[in-house]
Amino acid sequence: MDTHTDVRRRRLGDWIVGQELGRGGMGTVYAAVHEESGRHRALKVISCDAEPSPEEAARFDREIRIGMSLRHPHVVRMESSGREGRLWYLVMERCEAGSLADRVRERGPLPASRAVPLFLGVLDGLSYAHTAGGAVHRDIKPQNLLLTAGEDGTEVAKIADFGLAKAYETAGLSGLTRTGGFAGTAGFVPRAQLIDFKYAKPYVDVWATAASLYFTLTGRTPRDFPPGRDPWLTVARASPVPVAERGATVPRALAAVVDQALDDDPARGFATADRLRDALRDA
Ligand SMILES: Nc1ncnc2c1ncn2[C@@H]1O[C@H](COP(=O)(O)OP(=O)(O)OP(=O)(O)O)[C@@H](O)[C@H]1O
Repeated sequence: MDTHTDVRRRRLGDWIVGQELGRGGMGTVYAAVHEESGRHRALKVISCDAEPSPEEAARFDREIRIGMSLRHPHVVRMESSGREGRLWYLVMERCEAGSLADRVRERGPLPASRAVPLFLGVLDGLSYAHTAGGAVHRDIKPQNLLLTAGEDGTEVAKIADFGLAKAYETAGLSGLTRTGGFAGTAGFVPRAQLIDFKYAKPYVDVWATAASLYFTLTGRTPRDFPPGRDPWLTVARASPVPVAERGATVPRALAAVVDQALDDDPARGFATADRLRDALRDA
């Protein structure tokens, strides 16, 4: 069944569903307007091919509540969630300028002068979520870093989908199908997380943020993924390529920080978002 056409024909709760903003591994994101108040938001509609059991639904709701409790200028605000039969939706702040992945794909890599300020903000949001919120994201990647106008009008990046990776896993939804496969994710997974998928220390998010910065500066993932080879084998065996070898002009001190953050040994990388943020600021 095509969730896309199904959603376009209907409202979801109090929301009038508009244009598609993008598709990810678990579903599709639409622009939406609240019927009564007229407020604009993004609706993430998750594809489920069977109606979840009450237990599954309760587990999922419990996990996403953690994401909903987060309030920070660099974390995409998750407002509420709803369900109509087998259609689940999450109501989020809408980020007008789309994802960092789309930006790099459309306009090419960003210079360090533009990328670093964006990532200082992301690391602020990450530090807040790790410390105040006690939440590890586990799926940071350029597709989950969304661009929008900040409080002073300059463009900022915000982290989307906090709590969702855990919610998918904990709920164990039997009817949940990954529509887009894992393509594009392996490039942002640290080896420590591959070896133990329950390894959920802040380092995992810090590594993935550094990999997203690497992608933003170079248009490439830190590891090369040879076609035809299992990408997870590549994560297990191949080391990240030093950023200076990618041909982009990255200042030497910044390159050293990015390479250190991408060390496969958690003991040599950056254990916390604050430490990487301070090192980037000093580079
Ligand atoms: N809050 C939002 N505001 C504006 N656009 C959004 C928003 N959330 C997502 N999008 C757009 O929709 C695309 C798909 O989002 P989605 O979160 O489903 O993708 P994903 O992170 O790749 O998927 P997944 O994490 O499920 O594998 C994003 O890359 C972005 O372009």
